[in-house]
Amino acid sequence: MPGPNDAVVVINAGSSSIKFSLFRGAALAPALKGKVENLYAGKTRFVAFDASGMPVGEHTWNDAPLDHEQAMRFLIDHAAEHLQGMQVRAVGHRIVHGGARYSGPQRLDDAVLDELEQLIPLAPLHLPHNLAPVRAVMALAPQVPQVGCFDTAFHTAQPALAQAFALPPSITERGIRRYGFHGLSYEYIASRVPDFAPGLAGGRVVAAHLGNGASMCAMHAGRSVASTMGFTAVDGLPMGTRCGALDPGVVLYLIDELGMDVPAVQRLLYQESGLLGVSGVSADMRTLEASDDPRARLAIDLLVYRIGRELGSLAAALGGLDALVFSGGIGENSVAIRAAVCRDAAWLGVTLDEAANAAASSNQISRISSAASKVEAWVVPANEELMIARHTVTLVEEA
Ligand SMILES: Nc1ncnc2c1ncn2[C@@H]1O[C@H](COP(=O)(O)OP(=O)(O)O)[C@@H](O)[C@H]1O
Ligand SMILES: CC(=O)OP(=O)(O)O
Ligand SMILES: [Mg+2]
Repeated sequence: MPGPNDAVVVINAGSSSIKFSLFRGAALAPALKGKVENLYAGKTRFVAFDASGMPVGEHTWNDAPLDHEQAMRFLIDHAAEHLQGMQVRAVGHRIVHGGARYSGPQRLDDAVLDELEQLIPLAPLHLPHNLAPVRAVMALAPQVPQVGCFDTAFHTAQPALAQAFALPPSITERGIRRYGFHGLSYEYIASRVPDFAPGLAGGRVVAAHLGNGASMCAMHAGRSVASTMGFTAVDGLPMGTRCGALDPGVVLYLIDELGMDVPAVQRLLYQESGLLGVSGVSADMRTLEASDDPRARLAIDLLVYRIGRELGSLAAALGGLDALVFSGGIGENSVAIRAAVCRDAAWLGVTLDEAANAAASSNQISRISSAASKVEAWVVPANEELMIARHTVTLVEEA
């Protein structure tokens, strides 16, 4: 059991941000939380908060944006100030793809990193950034154990049919199947359901993690049954800059008829599509909601429409629906998007409580459906970091 001065550091390196958290003692009490965002584009910004939510650090780079490596170096220096008197027992990392091999948290060493590097083509926006901080910490503090927690792991519980593509075995045997992502976020939600809605613990829940990357997951009794993301994190819903589900014939047409090469197609599908591509305005939902450009409206409408279609599909995979959960930056903060999704889900039995929806925020778990609603709707703030800290401590203690 960790002592009161033992700390677990969690690093969640995304495509355009690095989030970090520090948890203390056996209860994994949150001690420090921060992020560096807007890497590569615009003004890179750093913010950090203590356990009570008070700001303890803030910096904006006005000249040039930082890259992941510069951001990591800054964070290590910053965290060092807050680690006085504390013993870092372990560092836990969010690793987006575990491929066919990793179905649970994994102690990270050179050999595992070499293997994970082979998976970079499966998650080009994430994996290089997930792995680089592991090497950085290894060089700086080789004695500190590091643990990788995979976004794909939670979905390994899915039935074989949900993981299958209709492709011949010569292809699927090479690991080409549906994996699903945002598993740490869904696992955290599943872990909280019994506290906030005991009646739903054995039930059929669809959770929507709507952030920069966005997906939805059908869960039955807390286990993943199906998800909108597949082989890669570009499938499913439209996202900030990713297109989501696309007729594979489009890819062939782009290459064959429009003469695009593979890097150009990759850039289009991962970085130039989604909310940004459709609106031509921004990948950021706050900017789109504030814009009166009709293309910004179209991007929002398309996201809401696709969420509604996927909800129907996931409810079918579950054979019904008992609750809908919103999470991620958009899911926690956009009153209008939650309202539109719930309106479109009326046919499934969702009735919104407008006042509860307007009052919900990323500070707490709240119910936003009316008392009479057949299907409950909830907002559950994402906490992938706590999930990583729990897995990390468990694995290090087992060793
Ligand atoms: N108050 C808000 N209203 C609407 N959207 C918001 C709000 N706050 C954050 N968002 C949106 O959340 C998204 C980022 O989600 P987040 O989960 O933080 O991203 P990431 O996937 O990088 O972790 C952005 O589109 C951002 O505009
Ligand atoms: C898997 C994924 O899309 O992650 P993120 O939301 O961090 O982009
Ligand atoms: Mg996210």
